[in-house]
Amino acid sequence: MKGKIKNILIIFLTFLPCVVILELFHTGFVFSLDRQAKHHAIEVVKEIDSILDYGEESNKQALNLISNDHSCSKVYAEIRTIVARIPYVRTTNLAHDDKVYCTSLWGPRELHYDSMKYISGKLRLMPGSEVEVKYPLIVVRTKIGKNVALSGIDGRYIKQLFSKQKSNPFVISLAIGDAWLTDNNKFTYNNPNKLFLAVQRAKSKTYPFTVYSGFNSSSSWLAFWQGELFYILVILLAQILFSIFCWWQLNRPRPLYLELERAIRKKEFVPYAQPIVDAITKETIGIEILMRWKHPFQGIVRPDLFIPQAEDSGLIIPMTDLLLKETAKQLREYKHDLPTPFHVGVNISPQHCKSSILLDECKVFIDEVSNHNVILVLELTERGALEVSEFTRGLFYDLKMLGCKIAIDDFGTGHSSLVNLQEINLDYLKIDRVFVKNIGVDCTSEHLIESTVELAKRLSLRIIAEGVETEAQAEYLKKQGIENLQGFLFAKPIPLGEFLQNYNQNISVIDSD
Ligand SMILES: Nc1nc2c(ncn2[C@@H]2O[C@@H]3COP(=O)(O)O[C@H]4[C@@H](O)[C@H](n5cnc6c(=O)[nH]c(N)nc65)O[C@@H]4COP(=O)(O)O[C@H]3[C@H]2O)c(=O)[nH]1
Repeated sequence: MKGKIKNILIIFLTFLPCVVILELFHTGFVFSLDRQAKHHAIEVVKEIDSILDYGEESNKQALNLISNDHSCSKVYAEIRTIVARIPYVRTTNLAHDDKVYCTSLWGPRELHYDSMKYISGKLRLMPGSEVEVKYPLIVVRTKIGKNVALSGIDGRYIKQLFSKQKSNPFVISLAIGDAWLTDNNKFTYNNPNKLFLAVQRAKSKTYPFTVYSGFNSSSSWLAFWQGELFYILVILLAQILFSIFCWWQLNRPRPLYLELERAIRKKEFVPYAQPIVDAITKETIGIEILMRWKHPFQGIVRPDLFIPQAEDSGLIIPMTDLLLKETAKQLREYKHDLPTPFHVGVNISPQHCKSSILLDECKVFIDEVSNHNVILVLELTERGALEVSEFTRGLFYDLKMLGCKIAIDDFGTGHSSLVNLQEINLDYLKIDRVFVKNIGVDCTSEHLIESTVELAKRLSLRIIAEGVETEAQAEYLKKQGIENLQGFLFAKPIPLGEFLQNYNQNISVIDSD
């Protein structure tokens, strides 16, 4: 579960910057699209202006030819020459009032035209002409007095202009009044830009038309993906490498020593409690405190995975201190609900007995619990040899004066010699679970238990048998005169807080009964 959380955390922490970077990049991309579209529209306006200028030029030259009698036959040939000479112009017509009377195409001809359809009196976009019905035409109108010249410019020239830069991703359209000329030379009254992105417009200062430029894509993200694929892939690749790096950093095995130091700083060592019961009544007379490492990613770590290293490095001392303080804090809350006396066994490593720190820590514990009925039992583990010196003798004397009791843990498996037992002035022997496990299976273990009981009687020591898992074991141990039992038969170790809460509730139920 914790591993899952770590992986989610890694994914979140590494992909979040990726999302942020892509979003920023995308915003920049859209911004640059707007800029490019605007620039493109302005450029196209300039070019259309220059094409329309030819229409205007043709109009001016034709107007210069007009005579007072408005005769077409006199000027017709010259108008044709003007049209032939001036680029882009397909036809130039002369009109008076609202009547066309001379065309470059057919010569004298009477036609009505509607000047109101010319935007600002200057420009009109038509769907087609008499000659080319299907091809839109832009007509430039020039008026001097009552004389008018009209020059038609083929929409195909504009189309060519739109598609001049094929590599350009923008789609161009031209609006004159409410008529539109699309990029593929289609005349329409519907705005063709609705489907495009980043649509920008530029107005001509000379003629009444507007050019629209938009990006041909249905979504800005799609356009971004298509336009910047290479950079997006580079960002994604960098992100994947970064994720792998983070994952490696978080998962690489750090020296256990450093991890333990960090865990002490973070107070990750917590007390679990396993009850010790009276062999006859089966009532709880106390608990053994067992250390657990509440690792942020690995969850609850068993002590045999870190205690040996903690003992070798000496870190077991601050770890035990942390455990004692936390235990005292939690016990204090429930001190009135505990049975009298209440046995609290705490594992102490041999190196802890080499300085008087232990005495100070026990004093702090007793003060914190502030309940004289709570008996602190120091269980000396047999993993390392306990060297009994002048100093340790003094230390144990002081500890006993303080009210602590001393037990030898895992008796029979380790280094304790009988001499030590005499010198330390012990209170308890804890029979290791390997012997209890073999009750009824192996006579040697039973003989060992019987000899331990004999020895304990002679030295006036109490015995606690660990690792009791079956009723038969409990019965056998009781018959041997062992006073206290501990094991999964009664309860497994659970967090101290939980144990105290359960215990308190059970007491309340019994009281109310
Ligand atoms: N199979 C089985 N096991 C049972 C049964 N009843 C109890 N146990 C386990 O036996 C161990 C008893 O503690 P220990 O002999 O002091 O042995 C402890 C003790 O030597 C050491 N340890 C635990 N906490 C501390 C600590 O705070 N300081 C030091 N120095 N050592 C500690 O780690 C050892 C292992 O502790 P745990 O894993 O908690 O294992 C505990 C407990 O969970 C049972 O019926 N069946």
